[in-house]
Amino acid sequence: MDTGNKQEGISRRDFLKITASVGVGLAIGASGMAAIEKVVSPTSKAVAGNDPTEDRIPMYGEHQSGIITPQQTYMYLASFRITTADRATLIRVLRDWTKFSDLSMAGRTMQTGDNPLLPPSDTGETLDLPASKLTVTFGFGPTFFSADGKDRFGIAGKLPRYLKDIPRMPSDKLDASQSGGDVCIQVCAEDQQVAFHALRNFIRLSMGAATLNWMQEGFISGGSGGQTPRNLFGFKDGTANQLHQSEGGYQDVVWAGEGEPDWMRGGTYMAYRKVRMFLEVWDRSSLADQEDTFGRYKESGAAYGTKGEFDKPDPSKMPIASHVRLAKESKQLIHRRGYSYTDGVDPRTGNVNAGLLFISYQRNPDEQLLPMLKLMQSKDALNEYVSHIASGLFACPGGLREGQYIGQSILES
Ligand SMILES: C=CC1=C(C)c2cc3[nH]c(cc4nc(cc5[nH]c(cc1n2)c(C)c5CCC(=O)O)C(CCC(=O)O)=C4C)c(C)c3C=C
Ligand SMILES: [Fe+2]
Repeated sequence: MDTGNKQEGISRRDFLKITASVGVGLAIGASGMAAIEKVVSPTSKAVAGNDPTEDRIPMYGEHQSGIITPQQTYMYLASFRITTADRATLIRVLRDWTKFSDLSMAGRTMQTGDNPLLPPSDTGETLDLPASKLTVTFGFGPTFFSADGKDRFGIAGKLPRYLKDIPRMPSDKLDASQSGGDVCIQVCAEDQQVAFHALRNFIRLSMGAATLNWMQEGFISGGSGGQTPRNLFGFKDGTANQLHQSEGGYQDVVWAGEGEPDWMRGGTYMAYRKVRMFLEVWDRSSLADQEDTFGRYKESGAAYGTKGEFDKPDPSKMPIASHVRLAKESKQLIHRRGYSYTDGVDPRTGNVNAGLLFISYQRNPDEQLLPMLKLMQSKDALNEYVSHIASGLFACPGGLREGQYIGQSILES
């Protein structure tokens, strides 16, 4: 990506002309775009004892990063609405997002500025920071392909097989302003500032072509030992992922299969549910009630009737309405990659607004996720303590080769 291209800076007079004719947003966006070719190389970014190329996750390959990548500690999830109807403008943004992903995952930044009359190309807050295992995962929602009956970009025919909004579930209390979207970007890193920097610059680069619908920030309990993170109810969350963590397992559970458009090869579906967790209610319930809710022991994470976290669960030993027993009854596997969130105080109750940004990846949401979700929403003991408040389903294309841009296989095949 570091092409070494010399781009001419634009003068303040040119800048004013552009803002007058196309609006400030687009002008700032355009200046960012020109400058994205100019990057600060890892060596010039390095500070004493800090190698910015360390902790890199490769950007190119069969699959996008951030799906089966071991979970980093911080995440931002953001949804965009494409506002441009112009295909070339859309392609320009997708190209810029891709270039920016490439350089920031490599621990580099855009040049902060060589024209004092313009805003710096890069916001600058990662100048001294390494790549921090940054990953960027793009997903496309149903409205990317067609919205309000309009085929804006001539891609309605490219809709993948299972992409649609998650149907309304019995106890949903969904907020439309926090749900869905044309494009979803999941950004994860070991340093929260690195993750935020990426998202912030994706927003900047999309000016004049897309707007931010919503964004969420999440965290998990870190730990160098690779332990399963604990959620805000204090339980290990993610244990059962172990059942499919092999090449064959990912093939069966995560990667899109037959009957999909070519661009979904190596891709998957990302399901998102924002689930509020009523911490105050939970904290007043007994340990026995808490453990009965999941059918697992709190401290060890072991399933009822077993000793170790990864011992094979016997659902018949768990309460009938327990969360894990119901998940097992669905006989399906999904790859969960959720994050906890906190959102300040609920002004109506004075309680903490917090919960789980449930994210799962699966090859067929109709078969794997929806029956499980229905079953849980109608019977799960967990429902006493949680409420689903936002939702989304996005199709994530397969990985990229160098030189390709995200979404190219949809727009140009
Ligand atoms: C429909 C999918 C699921 C939603 C929504 C969901 C919400 C949710 N889960 C927890 C906590 C735990 N979940 C656990 C296991 C588990 N959960 C799902 C699915 C959904 N969870 C599955 C498929 C499984 C695996 C079941 C299995 O095969 O064993 C566990 C146990 C440990 C583990 O395996 O991860 C916990 C704890 C919360 C708090 C929550 C919503 C807020
Ligand atoms: Fe769960």
